[in-house]
Amino acid sequence: KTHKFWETQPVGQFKDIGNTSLAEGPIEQPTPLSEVKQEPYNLPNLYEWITCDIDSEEMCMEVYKLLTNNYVEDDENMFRFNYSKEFLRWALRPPGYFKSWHIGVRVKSSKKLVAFITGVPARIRVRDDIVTMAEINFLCVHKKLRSKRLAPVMIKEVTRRVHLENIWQAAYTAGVVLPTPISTCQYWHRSLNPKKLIDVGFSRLGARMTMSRTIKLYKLPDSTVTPGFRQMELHDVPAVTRLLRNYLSQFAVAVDLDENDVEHWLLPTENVVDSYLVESPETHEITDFCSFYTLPSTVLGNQNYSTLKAAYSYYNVSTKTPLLQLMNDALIVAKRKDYDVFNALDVMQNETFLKELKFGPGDGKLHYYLYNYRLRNPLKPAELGLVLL
Ligand SMILES: COc1cccc(CC(=N)NC(=O)c2cccnc2OC2CCNCC2)c1
Repeated sequence: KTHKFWETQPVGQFKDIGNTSLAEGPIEQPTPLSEVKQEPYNLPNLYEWITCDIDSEEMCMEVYKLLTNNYVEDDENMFRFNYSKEFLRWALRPPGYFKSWHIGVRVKSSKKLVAFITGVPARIRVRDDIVTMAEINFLCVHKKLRSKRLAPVMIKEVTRRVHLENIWQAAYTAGVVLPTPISTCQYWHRSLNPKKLIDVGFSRLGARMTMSRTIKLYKLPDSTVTPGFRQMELHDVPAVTRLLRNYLSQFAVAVDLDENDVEHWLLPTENVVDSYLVESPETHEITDFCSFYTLPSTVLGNQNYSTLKAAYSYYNVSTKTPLLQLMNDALIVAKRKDYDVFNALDVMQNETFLKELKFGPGDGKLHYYLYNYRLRNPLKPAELGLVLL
């Protein structure tokens, strides 16, 4: 397969796989800021760049509608991610964010938003190297403008704006294989509302299984079982940061979170992110942590349901409570909050609980990529301590 665009970029190339003479680390050195292209890349004539002010209700609504109608669908085109407006504001305004990295393309005449791409800054550790990178996400081109080669110029423009902030690496994920994944993860789903999942075609009734037997199979208790299991609060930020930093240090590639990052990314926000911890009833020590984010999907073409309410496993740490029990409590909370399904990747130590907690493998893979940073060999998912939204 030819990757006309990616073969021109500083990313691991397929032809270099196995070439041990190539060092790990940045592929290209930074250029002096004066040499970074000062003006935006050219778009096809009918279109213009717009920096999207996500604080503006009107602009946020336009971005929300573009993604709701044109963003990623599953392989069978039965579902489409439906990120909420409050989720987008959370995802795009972490500590140190740049408005200039929230990039839209609109039609000059009608001012209609027809494409979008974003970056947010993040410190990511690669082995012993802590690198400030851009996390690139929400690349979306309107369905009617596909294969006009808009994506390459949007990727070049967000790269240019990232370079202007003296940042030279990026991280991103995709469901498609591009040059060259640093890791390829399997996603898994745990049914919480099996009747709805079967009705919308997300799951199928197992062989020799009845619906009532299936409902019983996935039934969960009404209350969590771990003593001291409670929602995270602001005063927990220092302890959770210590717990997470220590836990993430074991992975080859991981996010490097300080207290400001933990406060933004992990403090519970209604319908966006939920986080729980275990405070020892005896010592009041924070010993464990689990979290998930809320990403509904639009159900395309079903009479009874229009939305799938999905929770996505985020960061989890167990030091005292068995991870199995901690994650089962997360499932219990998600079920109680009326989620239909709980999704997880096989990253970090997730594979130790997936099968036992009745997760089933999804039908796709999620590939992780680094821009302008070479790894000599791909990582096992268990070596990844990074979850992108
Ligand atoms: C159920 O509705 C869907 C709507 C669109 C796509 C998919 C399949 C899919 N592509 N799933 C994932 O990428 C995925 C599965 C498990 C955990 N995280 C995931 O992706 C996250 C992280 C990358 N950005 C999208 C959300 C499912």
